Amino acid sequence: MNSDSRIYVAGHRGLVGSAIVRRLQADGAANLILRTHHELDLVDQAAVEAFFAIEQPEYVFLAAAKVGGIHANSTYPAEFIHDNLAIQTNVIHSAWKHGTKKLLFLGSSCIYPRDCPQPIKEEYLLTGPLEQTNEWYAVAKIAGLKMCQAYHRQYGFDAIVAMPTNLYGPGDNYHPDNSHVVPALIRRIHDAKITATPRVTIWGSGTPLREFLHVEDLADAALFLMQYYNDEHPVNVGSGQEVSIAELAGAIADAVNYEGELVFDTSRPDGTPRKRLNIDRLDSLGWRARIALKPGLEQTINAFALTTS
Ligand SMILES: NC(=O)C1=CN([C@@H]2O[C@H](COP(=O)(O)OP(=O)(O)OC[C@H]3O[C@@H](n4cnc5c(N)ncnc54)[C@H](OP(=O)(O)O)[C@@H]3O)[C@@H](O)[C@H]2O)C=CC1
Ligand SMILES: C[C@H]1O[C@H](OP(=O)(O)OP(=O)(O)OC[C@H]2O[C@@H](n3cnc4c(=O)[nH]c(N)nc43)[C@H](O)[C@@H]2O)[C@@H](O)[C@@H](O)C1=O
Repeated sequence: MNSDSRIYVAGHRGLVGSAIVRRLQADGAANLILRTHHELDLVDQAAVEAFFAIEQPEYVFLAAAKVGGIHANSTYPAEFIHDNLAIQTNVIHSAWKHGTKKLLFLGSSCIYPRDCPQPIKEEYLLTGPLEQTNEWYAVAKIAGLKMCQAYHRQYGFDAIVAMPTNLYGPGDNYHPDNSHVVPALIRRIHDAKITATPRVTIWGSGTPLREFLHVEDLADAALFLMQYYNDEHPVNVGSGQEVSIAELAGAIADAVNYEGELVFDTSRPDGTPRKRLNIDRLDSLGWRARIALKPGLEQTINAFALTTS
């Protein structure tokens, strides 16, 4: 892949897609192919087929998906399974059919079994029951991973799979209910600070552990894998930085200088108790995350504050 390569970033306005575009542009990519959801609905098979027949991208970063946090996943199961199966099936098939050289598919740490040994190795996939709050999304993602492996085996299609841990960073989804925990708490605690609200509610018990990776590290890993990795086995992409939700909430409150009370609403689900990734495979390839959680949160909060000021 070089600066003249025809590179399609599906989902380029999202958290991951926008970070990949920023990184490619910083590296001098001069031939990016981008379409908004409105311009190209990836659920529409005929539209996707026509797009690939005309544009014939050489490289595809598949960062388009129906994505949301624990509440969204358990509230809209039909949309999560339908849209993600359709998007990935359409893009992977048409990319192969129209000669794409390489495609990167994004799985997720949340598709591993709920209670597998920690840290989670790639080979633990499909060895146990899924976390119920996002099983529909997980089944769709597992199907996408298997489709990449099948096209690799039968057609020799260079489709690779990255398995990111929980991501955060600029350009995230800050919807009050459907977002992930980091943007949700940044927005809620930031707003509480501005309105001098005395307490902020955190969903669940605060005890679950989560590993967080800054999205610019993920973008770096995505380009690294696109350049150097072409095996059918998925590759975990993590930071090794694990905190409890209570510690995360405290870190965001400190960064925002919020001095009110953090209260835990145990009527809300905790989800998976823990899901830290084993990153030996990626480490052995020579890649490591660089952005530590504290400065990463501060950078993300500053970017959020700028967009709301
Ligand atoms: N965020 C995280 O913590 C993690 C994310 N991932 C994976 O990374 C990938 C990207 O996630 P993330 O960036 O967080 O998600 P976002 O929701 O931020 O971005 C998803 C993008 O896909 C687009 N999109 C959704 N549906 C369609 C459609 N039918 N047609 C065209 N475009 C569509 C959205 O456009 P629009 O908003 O306009 O609908 C949006 O730009 C996903 O595959 C996700 O599973 C993996 C692990 C963790
Ligand atoms: C990223 C990956 O993993 C996702 O699963 P998840 O990690 O459980 O997602 P989450 O970020 O929404 O929650 C993390 C924890 O945080 C707690 N929590 C507290 N307060 C809020 C809060 O206000 N919002 C949210 N969303 N969670 C909160 C929440 O109760 C839970 O214990 C999948 O949905 C799927 O999207 C996927 O790919």
